[in-house]
Amino acid sequence: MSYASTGLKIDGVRISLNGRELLAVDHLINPKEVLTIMGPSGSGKSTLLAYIGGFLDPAFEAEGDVYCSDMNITLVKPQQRRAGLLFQDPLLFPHMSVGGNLVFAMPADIQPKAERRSQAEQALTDVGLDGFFERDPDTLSGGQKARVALARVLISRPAFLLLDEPFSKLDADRRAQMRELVFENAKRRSLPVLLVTHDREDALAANGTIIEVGSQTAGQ
Ligand SMILES: Nc1ncnc2c1ncn2[C@@H]1O[C@H](COP(=O)(O)OP(=O)(O)OP(=O)(O)O)[C@@H](O)[C@H]1O
Repeated sequence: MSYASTGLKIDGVRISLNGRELLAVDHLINPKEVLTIMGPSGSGKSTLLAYIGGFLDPAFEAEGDVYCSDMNITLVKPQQRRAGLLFQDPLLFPHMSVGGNLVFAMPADIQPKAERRSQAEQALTDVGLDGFFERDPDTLSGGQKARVALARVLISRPAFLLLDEPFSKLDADRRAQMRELVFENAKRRSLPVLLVTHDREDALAANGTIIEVGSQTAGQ
């Protein structure tokens, strides 16, 4: 089932802070494509993701629209935008099992309980974590936690992915594996992906369009 038939359109988006423009982006990300925004610290990359995800801090001024599958979502509540977010930190709920983290993120229409469990188990298998359902997140390695975070995002049936430096805390081997897993899964689900990163290798691995923003630290 595809929720992103015509992609994610960033239509004339400009974000400023204290009257000074931080960044401007105008781009259509088609399903299966990755747009990478590269730029130094402070150039507004995370702020752009916050605008698209619907959680921009009111300290910023923003204009422009965001469309998902031709629907203008600029004013839609964050929880209804169907954004799949992955950050530098996996942010797993520590008081739930790995499987509990996934089941919590699932759309409510997946029923009954046994079906929820079975889909969560399959999602874990898809990211190479077969048999991890009952595990305590605190007992996992950084790379394993990152995989759980990916499985949790995918199981929430996002319409697009917003990735904020999701590979930066992983060592080189795990980083390469995780990149492959993320981009492969996004393609398989026909998702448009917006990635922000400092890392040129991340940008090249994404194999899509790269936009460079802010040649110097902005906001100072
Ligand atoms: N809530 C806020 N209120 C005011 N200024 C903010 C707020 N959040 C961030 N900023 C400033 O806005 C600018 C852009 O921040 P942002 O986090 O988007 O940059 P970034 O490119 O993602 O940086 P990094 O790569 O370090 O994460 C920075 O100068 C930052 O100090």
